[in-house]
Amino acid sequence: MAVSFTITYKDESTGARLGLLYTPHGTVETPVFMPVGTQATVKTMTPEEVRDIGGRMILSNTYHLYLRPGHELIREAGGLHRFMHWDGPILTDSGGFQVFSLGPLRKVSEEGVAFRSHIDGSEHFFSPEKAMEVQMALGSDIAMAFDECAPYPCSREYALAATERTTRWARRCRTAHDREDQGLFGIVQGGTFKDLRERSARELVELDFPGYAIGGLSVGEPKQLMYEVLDYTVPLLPEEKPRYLMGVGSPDCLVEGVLRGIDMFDCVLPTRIARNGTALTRQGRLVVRNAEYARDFSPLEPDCDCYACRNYTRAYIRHLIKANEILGIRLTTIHNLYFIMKLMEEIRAAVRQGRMLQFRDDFLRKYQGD
Ligand SMILES: CC(C)(C)OC(=O)NCc1c[nH]c2nc(N)[nH]c(=O)c12
Repeated sequence: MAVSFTITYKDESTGARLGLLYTPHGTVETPVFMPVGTQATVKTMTPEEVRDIGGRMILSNTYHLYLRPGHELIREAGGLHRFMHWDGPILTDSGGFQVFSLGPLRKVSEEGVAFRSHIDGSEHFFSPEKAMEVQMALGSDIAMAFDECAPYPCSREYALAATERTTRWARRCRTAHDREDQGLFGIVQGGTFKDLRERSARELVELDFPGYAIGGLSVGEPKQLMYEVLDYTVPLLPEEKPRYLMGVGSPDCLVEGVLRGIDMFDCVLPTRIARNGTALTRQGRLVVRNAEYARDFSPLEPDCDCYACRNYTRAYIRHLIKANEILGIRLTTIHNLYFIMKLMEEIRAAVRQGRMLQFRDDFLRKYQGD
């Protein structure tokens, strides 16, 4: 088995659990947050810096790496781990979501998706088989099935068609995928329709994947609706296999997701908002580029012990951001990723000590933001 999972602790009062995810490039404690490295880099961070802030497993994107620099080039480089100098586990998303978020630039058929590159407008075609070929060339530890992520909101008809196609494509991925040292996860779709989520989960569980993602959430629906979908979808998945909530999420969603039995998360939030000078703190977001911080000589977050908070002030980081100095983005990125990794560490400790509900209440009382 390329990828396997062991539950090490189950919270009896919530769906939360602790686990160990075994991959060819190492073992990861779950619940785990994966920093996003879309184009084979966690933006502005060296792999050593990602590890220093607590990153152990990262996500990269099939769609982007296929378009540039190309999966064949990365295969020639010895695979994605060697190409980007990251020796920990890597999960690659299949591109399913990316080609659907290209909007008018794409045309869907049963065979796959024809789309134009967002880089140079060139025409391309992605099928489940192509998505497998690319991910096998990249050599990630976990590959994702090629799915159709329905937008929100969408009609039941649209969600039904997308969910049925997602299952047919999942079968084709299962057939096409034959790299022994790479796990393939199925992706449950179904929009916000309970019966479609049940059907998608049942059909994918029959295909016996080593892990299951819940896709099509955090696509603009209210958070309460996302939690409701999780409440009835997570129990449909095999308890002994990892559950990955794609594209999630903000600190409050991470806490709520763990409570509902999610083991893996990824989100661009901490790295993306860093690039426009917004820092995550326990009280919510702090827009350090705002004038109010011009003479604030305290750290981004007073009791944070990340490299940025130990050595720099809000005033200095604000100055760098305003002056378009690259170090400004690097420091906010270091802090934001550290904040999320520290939160995951505290969540795992709270689960272990059976006080996850108290942790949720305490954290959300202070955290005014998303
Ligand atoms: C809008 C954001 C990206 C925050 O969330 C989602 O879209 N959430 C859904 C999502 C994220 N990544 C995926 N990959 C794949 N294959 N399929 C998906 O449904 C998704």
